[in-house]
Amino acid sequence: MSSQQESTNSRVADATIAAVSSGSGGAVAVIRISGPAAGEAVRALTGRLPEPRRASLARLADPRTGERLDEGLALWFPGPRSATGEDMAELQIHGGRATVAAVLAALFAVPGVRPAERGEFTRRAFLNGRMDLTEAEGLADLIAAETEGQRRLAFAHAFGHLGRQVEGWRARLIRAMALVEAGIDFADEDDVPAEARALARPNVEALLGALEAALADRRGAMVREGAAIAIAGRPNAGKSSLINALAARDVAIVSDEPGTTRDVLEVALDLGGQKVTLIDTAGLREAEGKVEAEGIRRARVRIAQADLVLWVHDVSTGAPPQARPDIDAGEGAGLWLLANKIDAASPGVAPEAEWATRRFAVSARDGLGLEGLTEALAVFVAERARGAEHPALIRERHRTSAQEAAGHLRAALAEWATLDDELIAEELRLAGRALGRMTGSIGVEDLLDVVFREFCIGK
Ligand SMILES: Nc1nc2c(ncn2[C@@H]2O[C@H](COP(=O)(O)OP(=O)(O)OP(=O)(O)O)[C@@H](O)[C@H]2O)c(=O)[nH]1
Ligand SMILES: [K+]
Ligand SMILES: [Mg+2]
Repeated sequence: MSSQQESTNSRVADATIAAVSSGSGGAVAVIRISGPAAGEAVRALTGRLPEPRRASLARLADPRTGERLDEGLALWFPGPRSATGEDMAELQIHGGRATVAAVLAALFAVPGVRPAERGEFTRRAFLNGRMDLTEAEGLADLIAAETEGQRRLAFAHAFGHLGRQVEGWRARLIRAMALVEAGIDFADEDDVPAEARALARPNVEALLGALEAALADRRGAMVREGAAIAIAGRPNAGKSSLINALAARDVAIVSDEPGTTRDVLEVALDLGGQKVTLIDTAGLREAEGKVEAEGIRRARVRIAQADLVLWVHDVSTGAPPQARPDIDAGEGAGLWLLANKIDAASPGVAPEAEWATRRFAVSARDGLGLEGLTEALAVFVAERARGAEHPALIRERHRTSAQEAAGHLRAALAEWATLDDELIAEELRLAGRALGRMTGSIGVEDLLDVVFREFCIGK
């Protein structure tokens, strides 16, 4: 077969994969093909192979019957200079479902071509060294991004922000390791080991500091997952009424019966380009039964994890807001007082409360004051998110690796003066492995299914 000479790069896979890469329902569909038979497949359907990296007009026919299927554009990207690192082709055809199905069926009839699995194009790009694992994850996030904040963060990751940071950390570690290992090599010369090790220490300390700072920075994770805003208060304060009003739909059951809400309810909103998750919780009091007690326990858990707690207080009862509410808001979380039901109270202002970082007077039922509240929430979240595009450990996977690496560095530093060079070097090596897992440059076979499962087919 003549295409064999042109098939350049198939280090990873014998199979050639094909799938629709454009979203469904468009006027134009893009079919991607990757693998050693990509060139042969294009030739089989269009009769020729276009010039590399140039769009050219193509008449598509079914190679089995000669029947004309469509007219479109064909692009040919010989490996390894392609998105996957393999021979790749793209067919841009009419987007009708029957046309797409017929072209795909014709492609799958070409020997060696089969349907792509979820994320398989990106997986091949990773395995061929075209991107690291954090970039692949960024790409998945970019495809899924719903708010402007998520888009910006995902973009930074997809183009190597975190990957470069991690490589910088590893480079620093390798320098430290080289120094310590120099000590091992010269172990019979008394002063060399001690000196080499002393030189390595500031590197290790600086790296540990950088890892700890990155772990403490939750902005990126907040932008990706959405800032958590918990609505808390006594039963009947109007929490569920508030979440319904802010979400502009009936998320939660409202009733005059105290203890209505038991489960934690969540609704995602886009506030000024940032994703937020509003969380309605059970009213806090001495529970009257097992179910309510469990609801209150869950409420407290979510309140403790929130970036901001809105404490809803019913001002229509005339009772002043208690001293600081008996909740454990998380460290650094905001705690705002919402004086609710001002429609039924006079004067309609929020009472003093020294524990509240901000105070608002609202009526969840009539919508009074909600516009100002929404604006303030958007500003709060935007301020919290500022700078989040900087290299950030946005996934639990990143945090686990960084924590593991930091643990080994701490272990080494704790006994820097007394441990054998070999043992210090071993701790540094383990720290390097943990960092390597973050970008996928070290032993990640077990991780790949988890990472690439997130993708759709065609990516
Ligand atoms: N007048 C007035 N009534 C309100 C307002 N907000 C809520 N209510 C009423 O207060 C009662 C309790 O409202 P909910 O929203 O169910 O209160 P909750 O805090 O979720 O209550 P639990 O889930 O039981 O803790 C209902 O009868 C609401 O109609 C308001 O702004 N003004
Ligand atoms: K209620
Ligand atoms: Mg409720």
